[in-house]
Amino acid sequence: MQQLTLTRPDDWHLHLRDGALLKTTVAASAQVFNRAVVMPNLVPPVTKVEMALAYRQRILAAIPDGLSFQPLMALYLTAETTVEEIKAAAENPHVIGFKLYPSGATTNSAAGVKSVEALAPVLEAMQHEQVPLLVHGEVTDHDIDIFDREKVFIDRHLVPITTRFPQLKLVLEHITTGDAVDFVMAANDNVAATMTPQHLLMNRNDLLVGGVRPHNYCLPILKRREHQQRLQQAALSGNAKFFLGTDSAPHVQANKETACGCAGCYSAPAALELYAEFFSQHDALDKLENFASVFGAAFYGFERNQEKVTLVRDEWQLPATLDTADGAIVPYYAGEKLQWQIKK
Ligand SMILES: NC(=O)N[C@@H](CC(=O)O)C(=O)O
Ligand SMILES: [Zn+2]
Ligand SMILES: [Zn+2]
Repeated sequence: MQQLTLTRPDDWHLHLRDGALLKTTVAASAQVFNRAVVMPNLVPPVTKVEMALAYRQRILAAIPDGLSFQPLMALYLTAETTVEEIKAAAENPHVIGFKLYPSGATTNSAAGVKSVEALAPVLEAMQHEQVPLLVHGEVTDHDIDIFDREKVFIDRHLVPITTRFPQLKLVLEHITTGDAVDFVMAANDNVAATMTPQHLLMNRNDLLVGGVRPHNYCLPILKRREHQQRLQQAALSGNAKFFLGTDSAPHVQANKETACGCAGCYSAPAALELYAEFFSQHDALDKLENFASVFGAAFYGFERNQEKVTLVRDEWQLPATLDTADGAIVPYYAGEKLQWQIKK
């Protein structure tokens, strides 16, 4: 196969950041994706509908001429989130759901939740109003090893939440373990998961062997190969509960290549091509369209996009760095070759 035409995809987990960087990040995603779930971990976090609508306007203003792009705003769930805010979110077509960050789990999560149990009234309201809960699924206890944090979060919090609120729509974001695959498959159809390019293409050897690779550092951290293979099998199986969410999360080069580097891979400049690389490596390019363009929309109750995109088999190399208003950013897979590119 030399060419593949598919329904225009959507990105169900994306960090666009804010300010002058939006010009870069919005252009990169709008080039390919029609819709994107925009994560709220700004400083300060996007906790209210009105904040999300103002942020949405800044994103819309950054869309390049001639491109269409629909940001679907996620609100940041905190201990202060009220049932009234859940209702306001439910009524607003631009708000897609609430994002649960355990406090301290990842970039800009200081405002996150310290007690998941205390959220019960809010989760009850979300279930009732049919507002999805998007989850960064890691515990942050110092006594839990970083490689076990996803599994412990599932056992401690997600199993109880999905048992108590079976009608709550829940997306376990950027899954990294076989435990997450098992949890999602065993749960009912209200539970789904997003998968990033880096967790499908890489394992922790790609982070740590032969020198530390800060540009492959993201959270949840890359796991051992056996977990990567469980993720790969889930994506390749064609199970509709597993779909595309890049978790593209830019940090400037200076904040990645430093003594205490930030977590996040900026995959947006080659997002669809990276997933194509994964499916192509497994002789399964026929599975790309459902994963990228069909399953996520169906889970969230959206129509499938009308437009198409075409990938052509034509090797190209990612640049080493990208110039942005905030400074140089090293894209995920910088300097590496990809076999597929988008037909202009
Ligand atoms: N994935 C990451 O490593 N980083 C994300 C936050 C997140 O999604 O956890 C970021 O905003 O930088
Ligand atoms: Zn996260
Ligand atoms: Zn993220």
